[in-house]
Amino acid sequence: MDNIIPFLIGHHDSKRNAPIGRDLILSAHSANYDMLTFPITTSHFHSRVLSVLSAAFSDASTNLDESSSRNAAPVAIEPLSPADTQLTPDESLNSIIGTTSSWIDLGSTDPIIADISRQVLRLELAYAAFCGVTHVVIYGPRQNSSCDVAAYARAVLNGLDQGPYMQLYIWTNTHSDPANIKEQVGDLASFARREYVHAHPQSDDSGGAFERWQAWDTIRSICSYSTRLNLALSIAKSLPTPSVLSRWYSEPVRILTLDSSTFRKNAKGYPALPLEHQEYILQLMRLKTQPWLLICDATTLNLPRSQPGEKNESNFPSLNQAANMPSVEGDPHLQYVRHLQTKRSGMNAMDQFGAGYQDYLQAPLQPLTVNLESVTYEVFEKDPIKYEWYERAIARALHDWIEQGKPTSNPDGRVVVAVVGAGRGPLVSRALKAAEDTGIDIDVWALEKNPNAFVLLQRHNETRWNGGVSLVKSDMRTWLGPQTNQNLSTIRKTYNIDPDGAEQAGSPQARTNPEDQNLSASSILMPQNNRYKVDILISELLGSFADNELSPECLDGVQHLLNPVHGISIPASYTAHFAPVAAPKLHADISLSMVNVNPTAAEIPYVVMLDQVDFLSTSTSPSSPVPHTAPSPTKPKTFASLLSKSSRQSSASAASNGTNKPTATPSIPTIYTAWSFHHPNHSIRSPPTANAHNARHCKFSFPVSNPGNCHGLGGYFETVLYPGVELSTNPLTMEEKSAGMISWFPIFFPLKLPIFLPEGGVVDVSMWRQTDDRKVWYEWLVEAYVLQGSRRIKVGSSELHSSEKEACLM
Ligand SMILES: C[S@@+](CC[C@H](N)C(=O)[O-])C[C@H]1O[C@@H](n2cnc3c(N)ncnc32)[C@H](O)[C@@H]1O
Repeated sequence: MDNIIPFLIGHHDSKRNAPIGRDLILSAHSANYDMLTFPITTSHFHSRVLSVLSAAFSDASTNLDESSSRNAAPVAIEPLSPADTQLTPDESLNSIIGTTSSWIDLGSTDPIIADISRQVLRLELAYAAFCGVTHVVIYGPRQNSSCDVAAYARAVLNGLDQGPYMQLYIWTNTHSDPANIKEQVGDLASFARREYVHAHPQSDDSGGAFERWQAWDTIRSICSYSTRLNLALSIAKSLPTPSVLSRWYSEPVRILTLDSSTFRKNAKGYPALPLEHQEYILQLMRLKTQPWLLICDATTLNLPRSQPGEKNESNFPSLNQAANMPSVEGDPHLQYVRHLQTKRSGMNAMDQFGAGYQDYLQAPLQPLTVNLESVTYEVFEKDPIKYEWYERAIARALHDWIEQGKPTSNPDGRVVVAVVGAGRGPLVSRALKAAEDTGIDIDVWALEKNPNAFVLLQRHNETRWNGGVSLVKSDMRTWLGPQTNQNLSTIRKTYNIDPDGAEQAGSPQARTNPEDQNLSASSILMPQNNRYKVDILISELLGSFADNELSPECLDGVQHLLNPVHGISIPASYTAHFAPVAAPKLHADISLSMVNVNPTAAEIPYVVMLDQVDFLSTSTSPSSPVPHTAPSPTKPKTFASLLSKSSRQSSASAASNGTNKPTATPSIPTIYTAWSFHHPNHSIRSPPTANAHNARHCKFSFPVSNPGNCHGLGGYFETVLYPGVELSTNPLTMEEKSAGMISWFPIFFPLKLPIFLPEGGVVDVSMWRQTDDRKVWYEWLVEAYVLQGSRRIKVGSSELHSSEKEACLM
């Protein structure tokens, strides 16, 4: 069942002059609004500030000299008086969002204007906090090249101190557009003295389409990613490019504002939104913290007409008042937005599975050193795809084994199948099912080191598998292999082989002559203590970055039990993939809270359902990746999943992996393959005495077309279970290879400090898989460059991050 939260919609009137109080709030509620905005101060206050300003500017005795006025407040605004504000501490304030004055200019380059603006902001926020207003919208920095965004941000930082429980919302447009600039009477900006305007020219609007985002980035960086600093994002008539929308998606958008001018008239003359606006809004409304919506300047709220002498202190209107309330049918804009919420699509398997887990950082599992609980296995087993694909891979391997006439390791002719790390046994059931479906006899072994899971395996063997499975409680690396009570040399050896069939080229032990097969069997099998080899070794030891749960180390330790000529490992191989990402929420979670508990929190890879994340290296068409060193990058076979905007399934799966692309021409993320592992690995001695062969290193250059902050790396994996049967969490291939798979969330390698990536530059990412033969850990480094012709100029670098202190023990 979908758990759909209704939209919470507020009323904003930039010229609101009705008195705040129960009547206004009742009026908003009866008009079907959930909340409303209210200016913290009155027009009286505005007039008072303007008079103080004009008096100062006209009074020659006031020292307004820049050098002295920079640090002082030569023009003082007196504290608020009752005429300056209508707010009074009251329960009804729960339903209001305070708004600070739109006529101040915190980023003014005129020091007097900036200083007065700061004073106004401080007075307003302090009084709102005193009254108990917990949500306050602050108008964003001015959209002009002379705006001093750093000064604006500094004022907001002070503002955060005014109310420790207050959430602030910076109200900004998605992109710079002259159409979004509104003139207003008494704007302090218009009083800025000429000599100061353009005194600090900005670098030619360098943010381009990202200019508004860059201003926001400056503000929240100066405010140290405060979790009390949010965005009120205005959705204007013209939407910016998909890459700009995608960037805003990754930010803490808690309020969406829709001006009446954003609506167009539909065929019947009612206000409606264009399709792309609808899609973007619906995308944002699926965020874990669903934003509130504000409908701006669409209608004026009518107050109930009280009868003379009528007074009602209760929370409900009197009958008379109710009769005079504006009709709920009232605002067609509101009706439209309420209707929009019915257009939300339902949740797919991944949405349902991951609900509540979006951007929630979890320590990766370490099933090798920690014994998993039943409930964890239960979660794995809910995957509708993974086990199905394993069954398919096992069936194909069995089929091929017989078809290719390979001798079996059990001399009785059954193909020896071992599930190592069997957990509660789902892969054992799948192996039995594959054998039944292909009609091939198998000798099944299930090995598990978790003693608790082993109890269940024993129970399943009795109740589900008719005692047909041989169970072993052991670490796979110390297992001696399948064993029989019978003397191997007395067993009549039969082989699933067509005597006339061709043998595999290059298999010296494979013979067509049954006698030869007996010989080869004994030479391959080397039976000791009646032990024999495994033909098909099945495991699922993969983590979100493929090898991070030490699958290579475990399989290396057991592969000596595999039939050395024909033995098959399912999976046959796996690869790790990664991309630099902007993830401000994850950065804030780690740097503001998790490091307080664990000082190494910023150097640990996390498993996380990436949602509010933006890929920093993208292109609109499949680009040729630029590997820095040898390993080959991912070559996606299809981009259908990323290009399909109509498929609910694809957008949801993409969302879970941080690939939300809100509009028609999505950007395709650049995701490179870090490294790969193959099993069995014939180049090692098994069991190995050292682990150096499982160390890896790679370095890639990712082109960056838009400015952004890199907060870390998103990591994924792909695996070939058996040729033609693959699983993938890589956003570029997941739809094609294993659509609907839910078992693995991506991994996130954080950076302690964000690295700013200028547009048109490149970011080099180096990664290492390190080992000292006792443990395995990762290291990562990010370096940013701008390009000048063929020269690369370094503009930023992270320190070398290492998870050695939280390494995985082998
Ligand atoms: C990710 S779980 C998979 C369980 C099950 N095969 C499934 O697909 O639901 C990995 C299992 O391997 C087991 N395991 C990990 N390393 C092992 C080792 N070295 N020897 C034996 N079992 C191991 C863990 O205890 C765990 O039960």
